[in-house]
Amino acid sequence: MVKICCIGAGYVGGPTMAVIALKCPSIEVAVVDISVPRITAWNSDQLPIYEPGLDEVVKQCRGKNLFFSTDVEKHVREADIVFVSVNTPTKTRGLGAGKAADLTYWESAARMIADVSVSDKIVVEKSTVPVRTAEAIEKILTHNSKGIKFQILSNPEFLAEGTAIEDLYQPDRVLIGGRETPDGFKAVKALKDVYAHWVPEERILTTNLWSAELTKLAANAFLAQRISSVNAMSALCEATGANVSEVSYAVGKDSRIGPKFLNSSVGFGGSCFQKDILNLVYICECNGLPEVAEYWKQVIKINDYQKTRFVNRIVSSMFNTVSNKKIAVLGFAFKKDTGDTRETPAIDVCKGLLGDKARISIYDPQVTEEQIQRDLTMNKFDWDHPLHLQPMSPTTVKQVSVAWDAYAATKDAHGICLLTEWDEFKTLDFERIFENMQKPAFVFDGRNVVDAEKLRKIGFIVYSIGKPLDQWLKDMPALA
Ligand SMILES: NC(=O)C1=CN([C@@H]2O[C@H](COP(=O)(O)OP(=O)(O)OC[C@H]3O[C@@H](n4cnc5c(N)ncnc54)[C@H](O)[C@@H]3O)[C@@H](O)[C@H]2O)C=CC1
Ligand SMILES: O=C(O)[C@H]1O[C@H](OP(=O)(O)OP(=O)(O)OC[C@H]2O[C@@H](n3ccc(=O)[nH]c3=O)[C@H](O)[C@@H]2O)[C@H](O)[C@@H](O)[C@@H]1O
Repeated sequence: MVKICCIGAGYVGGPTMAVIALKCPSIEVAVVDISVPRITAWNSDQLPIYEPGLDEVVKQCRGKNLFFSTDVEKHVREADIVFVSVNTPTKTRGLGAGKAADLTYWESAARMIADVSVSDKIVVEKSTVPVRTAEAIEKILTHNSKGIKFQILSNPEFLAEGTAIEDLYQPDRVLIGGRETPDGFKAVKALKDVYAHWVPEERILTTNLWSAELTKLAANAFLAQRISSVNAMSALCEATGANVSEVSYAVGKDSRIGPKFLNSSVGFGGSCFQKDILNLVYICECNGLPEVAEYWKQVIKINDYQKTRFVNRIVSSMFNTVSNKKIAVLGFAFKKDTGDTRETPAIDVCKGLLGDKARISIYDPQVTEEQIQRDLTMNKFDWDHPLHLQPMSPTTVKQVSVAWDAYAATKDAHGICLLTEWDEFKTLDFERIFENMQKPAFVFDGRNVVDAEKLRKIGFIVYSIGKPLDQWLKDMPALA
């Protein structure tokens, strides 16, 4: 029986290994992690991450051919294929701070693999890493290996949170990069055989190692670039009376452009887009390509601009101050169908409002109060380290409260910010909400989820990203 071990039981390692176990009953899969609470949760009824469809997959396989364990060394030693899906955060200090990927966790995993191995292994880069990381990993493994042979493969993950199970069942592509040597080809084939249990052959692409590593960074940069492009247009739409939804729909009808990933928003969030683009920028700079670095930096600049613009719009329309006003924030996760808050635009928007002394009441169906308080007190990039290494958050932000539902959050509020596109926000009883709010009552829709015309009829002043502005908003222009 082939044995797979995955180091890192996070948003990628957990779902990916669960699907491999489900689709390959003949393979034994162990997911290991240094975080005891995470592994305990994976072995309980309350999984550590919320992902539609994940519970069923885990329930079907756990204890049969899917195991979650903190005994990292044992499972690595026994495995034929070791996936490494550990954190690769942005460096916070030293060379490349604020841009370069911090490979501390990857390096320590590689050293441990070399230490404990007693048989040849295929080591798979699942984490997103800088291009040519495999070369460094190879050096660590071979210098410490006592004659054991390792083949390194790059198999970057393309799943998106909220649709992870669907993405894993039917991936647009599975990319495997390996050394172009007989042993390298053999290793690529072994991994291809795993995916071939359920992925059609034409969707499994094989390349050299560097192409696979760079493709991952390129794909995320292209995706984020589309969002920044449409968000840049949203500002121009507001200035000119055009409607960003109409513009992006019509632009997307061009089959060369396509309709996906053109939703204007308060900004993209999530653990990867910003981190991976910063990493790409750093690699370009290190390779003497400042113009290319500058080009990609703009994607992040526009994303920051979009968040600032949103906050400024709120403050300026509410008579240029939100001091001591209650603002209800509906949605804190970085997108719907996940409880993940890493780099969520809600953090920057809330911090911006707090900077102007607002009182904030937050409701999100999947994010806990503890998480929200942590996010609002943590330093930039600290969130992306393993849980036990993250700073504790002894302080709480007093002006922030967390509500059980949207009605409680909006009671007596002066304004509402919609920051995540949860389906339940589309069917809220806005007449009831309006009655219980201070007047004039404002809605700032950062995701274009509400029917603005309907809300205006109720009496709200509505701001929707990239849409023609209410007279009220035109009279109170926001300075970006
Ligand atoms: N979250 C996502 O949707 C995607 C993430 N990625 C990439 O995958 C990688 C992992 O991301 P996530 O799963 O989101 O991170 P995560 O933070 O959810 O999980 C990483 C896990 O690795 C564990 N870990 C760290 N060092 C370890 C070690 N030495 N031994 C054992 N366990 C260790 C941590 O405790 C943590 O539970 C990152 O490189 C990320 O860029 C790629 C595609 C999608
Ligand atoms: O490397 C990664 O981590 C992953 O990053 C993204 O996945 P994810 O961040 O989970 O979610 P997305 O659906 O890409 O959304 C990212 C952010 O962009 C925003 N977004 C997305 C699409 C859009 O049209 N507009 C928009 O503002 C979302 O609301 C969210 O805040 C990619 O889609 C995955 O392919 C990739 O594997």
